[in-house]
Amino acid sequence: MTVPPSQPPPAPTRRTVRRGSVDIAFWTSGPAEAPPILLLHPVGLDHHAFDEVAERVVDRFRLVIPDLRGHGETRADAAEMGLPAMARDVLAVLDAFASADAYGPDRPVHLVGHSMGGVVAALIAASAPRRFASLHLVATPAEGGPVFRERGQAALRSGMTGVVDSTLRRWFTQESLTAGVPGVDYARERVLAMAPDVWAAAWNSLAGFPGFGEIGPRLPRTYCVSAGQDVSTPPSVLAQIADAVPTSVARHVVPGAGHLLTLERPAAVASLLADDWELSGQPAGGMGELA
Ligand SMILES: O=C(O)CCC(=O)CC(=O)O
Repeated sequence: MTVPPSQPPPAPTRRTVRRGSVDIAFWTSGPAEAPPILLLHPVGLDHHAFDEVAERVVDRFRLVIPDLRGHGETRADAAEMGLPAMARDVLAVLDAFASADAYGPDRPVHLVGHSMGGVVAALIAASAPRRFASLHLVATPAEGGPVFRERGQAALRSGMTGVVDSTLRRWFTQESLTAGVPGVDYARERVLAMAPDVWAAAWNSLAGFPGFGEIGPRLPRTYCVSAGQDVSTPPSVLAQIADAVPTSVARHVVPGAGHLLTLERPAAVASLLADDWELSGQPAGGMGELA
């Protein structure tokens, strides 16, 4: 059972690591000796997507949360966007974190990716599975496709104001939209802040994701997490992923939430993640690299 701490935790420490012309911003928080957790946000958002989950687990885990390239404080041009580049950025973040925190392969990382962040997480984990104690794929698409490319093209035609409402309707339950929960305002603000060509480039790259057929067998211990009312990546999509991942150990469904379940049901998400992290065994050891 996860209980929110009574004292507000210290503010996360912001750092950057440079890859090419891109400075990747990331934030660390939590006890230095605690198990490390790396969390990757969905398209259009940033590290704040995990704020409400983080505040519930930061007393027991060491959290590392980057802004993926083209998002938040990690500025990048459309030409620099792409899932493989994001994956290499995250490995650079992990190396910088490992060096600053002086941790080695004896402290493998728990990796969490939400939606597009789940695809990035899967690419990283498949390239270096022994670096990770576990992988949570949260509301992650099973494969790309033309519908994703079209979401980017729509922003090129009508700007972010033209796509924000339909995006929020896919991401949240009607109850959250009607109640105007803070997560809706945050997501709206983030989507409107995206440059249309960067948004389109992110969706374009996601459209080309071939799915879990090749990488699934290379993943570490994997948990698939879906939201009961997600119209984008419903539980059936996460079940499809679990079927392609031989090391899939559990499927969780968070009821009453849409695609952005970390914003709609943070307590439920924090609780299930913390329980899984505490129960996860250690991998065999060793470090790999992204091919
Ligand atoms: O917006 C959707 O319908 C799906 C979102 C998705 O797969 C990418 C993301 O949210 O990161």
